[in-house]
Amino acid sequence: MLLVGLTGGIATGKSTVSGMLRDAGLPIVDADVVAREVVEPGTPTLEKIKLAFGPSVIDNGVLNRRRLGDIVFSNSQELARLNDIMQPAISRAMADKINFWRMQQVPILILDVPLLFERHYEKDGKIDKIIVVTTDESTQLERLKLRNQLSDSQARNRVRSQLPLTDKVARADFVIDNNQDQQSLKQQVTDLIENLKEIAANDNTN
Ligand SMILES: CC(C)(COP(=O)(O)OP(=O)(O)OC[C@H]1O[C@@H](n2cnc3c(N)ncnc32)[C@H](O)[C@@H]1O)[C@@H](O)C(=O)NCCC(=O)NCCS
Ligand SMILES: Nc1ncnc2c1ncn2[C@@H]1O[C@H](COP(=O)(O)OP(=O)(O)OP(=O)(O)O)[C@@H](O)[C@H]1O
Repeated sequence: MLLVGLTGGIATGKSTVSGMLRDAGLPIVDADVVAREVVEPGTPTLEKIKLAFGPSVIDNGVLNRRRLGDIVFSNSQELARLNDIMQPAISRAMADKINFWRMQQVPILILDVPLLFERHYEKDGKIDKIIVVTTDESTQLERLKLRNQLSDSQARNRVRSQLPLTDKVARADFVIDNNQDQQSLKQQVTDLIENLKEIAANDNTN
């Protein structure tokens, strides 16, 4: 199974790309989805968050993501505290999902992991290829502000809580430039899929 990491910066277009890969029939494991599953109502991780950040981040048993985001993305110590709580649960759930797909013997599995480099996923040697979706910082900030209804400084704080995009691009096997329209993005993704299928066809590992 060819394990392909998909990453980038916040709001550079990873989810848009993973949607296109999914439409093309490739299986995806999405770390943002996993990060939501592990804090569903009643989970031990949600209980730990409540103890660490206080009851104000929970509304009727449900995590108030906006409120927690405001706390952690404006204070790196709080973000580190949240990461320490969530990371073990996310890693375990991701490993289970990867094993599931391995048992299905799919030729290619996409791991959509925003913090792939920050969390050193690439270092365990299991990821075969890495795709980085990138934009200029101005495009990234505009799209982020628009999508999440954030002020300029809130958006900048979020961008700053990640590794610089240029570092990620330098470590990529494939770079997708998402500064243009969705049509240009689609074309790049179509070419990439052909490429990955060829690599997977020549891949003797499982
Ligand atoms: C703080 C939370 C509740 C804010 O929720 P919100 O719905 O506003 O954002 P969402 O989860 O959709 O994440 C949006 C993007 O923010 C960035 N981001 C998320 N968590 C982090 C983090 N810990 N550090 C840096 N950037 C992050 C990613 O680019 C992600 O794609 C949420 O981001 C969270 O639970 N984060 C910690 C879990 C985590 O590490 N997730 C990333 C999995 S690799
Ligand atoms: N080529 C494009 N042209 C215009 N808007 C785009 C383009 N690609 C993505 N977008 C928009 O930009 C925003 C960010 O894209 P997306 O949600 O795919 O990013 P992401 O990298 O998955 O973000 P996050 O890290 O926050 O999960 C979305 O609102 C999306 O619709």
